[in-house]
Amino acid sequence: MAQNVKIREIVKDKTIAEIITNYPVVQDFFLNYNLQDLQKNLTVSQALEKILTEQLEEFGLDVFSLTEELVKFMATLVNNREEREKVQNITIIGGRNKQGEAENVTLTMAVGEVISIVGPTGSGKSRLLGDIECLAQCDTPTRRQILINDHPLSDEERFDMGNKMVAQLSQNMNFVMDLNVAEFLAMHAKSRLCENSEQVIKQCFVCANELAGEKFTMDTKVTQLSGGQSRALMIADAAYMSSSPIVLIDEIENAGIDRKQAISLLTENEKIVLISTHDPLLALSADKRIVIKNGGIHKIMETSDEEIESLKDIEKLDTIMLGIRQQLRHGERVYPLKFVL
Ligand SMILES: Nc1ncnc2c1ncn2[C@@H]1O[C@H](COP(=O)(O)OP(=O)(O)OP(=O)(O)O)[C@@H](O)[C@H]1O
Repeated sequence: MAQNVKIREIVKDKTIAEIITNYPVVQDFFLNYNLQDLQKNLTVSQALEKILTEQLEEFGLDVFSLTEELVKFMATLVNNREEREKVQNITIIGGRNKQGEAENVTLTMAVGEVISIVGPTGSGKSRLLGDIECLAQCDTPTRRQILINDHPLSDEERFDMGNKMVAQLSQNMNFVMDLNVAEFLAMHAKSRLCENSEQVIKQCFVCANELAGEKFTMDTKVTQLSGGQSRALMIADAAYMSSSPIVLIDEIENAGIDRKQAISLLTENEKIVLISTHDPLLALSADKRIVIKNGGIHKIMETSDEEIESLKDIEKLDTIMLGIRQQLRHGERVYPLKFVL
């Protein structure tokens, strides 16, 4: 209620331009009522005084009721943005594997943690990500249950589209809209009510370009981005724009992007990151790894000090492999490995 009083004051005192700067979707509110031409340097009531009463009557409204509608609209936005309890941790309560045997595990992951999911092809890694994405409540084939901050979730919380807890970056991302990168980021910034949207858009763009091998521009159409570039853009988007505290990544290794930088970017931005992977570098860069076998969580392993030590050598091998990939890509000959090692 205190929130509504604050919003009523904003609507009363601020100019429309000021309101739109802080709440860009308010433009859509006015557009819905054909009021996109209101004078933006006036307050809402001053601007509404200047229009014909018939223009509002068309929608069964007068100045007072339209102002109330605007207050209600903004209150819903702000409540969605601010009221959600901050996610501190997520817990997987084991269900059953493909044979119906109990998993007997409970795993809690905290903000800033990276967990990799490993296992043979077809073992059920994506299924586990799917269970987390839908915040399963014993109602998927695995019968797992996901808790947030130690609590199960109501259907309303699970399916709240405006306030998604989980962002999933899947293996095959296809953009369906023919926007350019600038328009795409602006649309996301607007729908997610980002403050300082111009700055965030720029940050996302610069970061996505750092992550991607091949550079792209703000004018590049999103449908023309390569797999790696799209993945880089979505990772930057998840880190800087999305309010979803949990990020799921299904196989990042083939995307040709800077994997280590991508992961640290997400953890710096207070996310819980789960990555399904066949890549040793990624698997061992995580704090823990979940080993999946036959559709069930078979083991949970902490990355040991020895493994962390081995990472340096694995990184060297990875750089060699990257070099060979680049040679192939650029039509060069690959020389015998004895010259590289
Ligand atoms: N516990 C389970 N109970 C029933 N079905 C399961 C279970 N776990 C996984 N499955 C099913 O097994 C199939 C393969 O699982 P999934 O696609 O998750 O494998 P994956 O490890 O991600 O494979 P890849 O490495 O090839 O991407 C899917 O149809 C999935 O729904």
